[in-house]
Amino acid sequence: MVMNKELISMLTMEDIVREGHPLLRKVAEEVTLPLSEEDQSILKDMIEFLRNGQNPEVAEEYGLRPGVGLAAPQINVSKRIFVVRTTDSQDELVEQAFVNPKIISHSQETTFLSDGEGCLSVDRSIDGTVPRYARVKIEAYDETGKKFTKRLRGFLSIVFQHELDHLNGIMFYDRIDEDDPLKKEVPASLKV
Ligand SMILES: OCN(O)CCCc1ccccc1
Ligand code: NI
Repeated sequence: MVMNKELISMLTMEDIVREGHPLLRKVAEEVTLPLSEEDQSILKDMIEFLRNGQNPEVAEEYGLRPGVGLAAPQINVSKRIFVVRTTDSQDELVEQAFVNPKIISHSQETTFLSDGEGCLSVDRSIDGTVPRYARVKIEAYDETGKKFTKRLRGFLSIVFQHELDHLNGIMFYDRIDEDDPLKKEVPASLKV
C-alpha cells in the first residue's frame, strides 16, 4: 500500500529530532486542557507514526524505524504529551495517548530489558541495562481530556518511563551506570 505523501502530513524520520537537539534536554510544558485542535492533530500524527512504523510495508516504503512510543519533544514540540503503541502483559494491543502524565506511586522493585533500550532520537546502539521501576501507578489525561489513572507493569511500564523521561529531558543512557552497567538500582539523583 503506497500513500501519496503530498496529500497527507504523515510524520517520517526527518521529523524526529536527534541527540544534540536542545528539546531533548528540556523539561516540556504542561498542556492546557481541553486539547486545542492543534494538539489533537499532533496526537493523531504521533499515533499514525507508530502505526506506520509497525506496518512492515509502510515502514519499508517510507524508511520508518519501528517504535513502541513517541514523545512530543522528539518531533520538536516541547509539550507533555506522548503516545504508546505496544502489547500489554495480556498480549492485548495498547494504543494510548498520555497528556500531562505523572507517576503517582511506584514499586521499590526495579526491572530492566536484558537487551537494554534504544531510542528513535539516538542513531547508535548503547549497551547497558536501564533500571526502571517494575510497577508504576500513573495519572494522565487522554486525547479527549479525560483524566485516568492506571497501574502499569512489565514492558508497558518500561515504555511509559522511557517516554516520561523524554518530557523531563532525560535520555535512557543517562540511567546506565557506566561503572556497573548491570546495576539494578535507580541512581538517587535521577529518581523521577
Ligand atoms: O521515545 C520513544 N522511542 O525513542 C522509541 C523507543 C521506545 C522504547 C524502546 C525501548 C524501551 C522502552 C521504550
Ligand atoms: Ni526515546
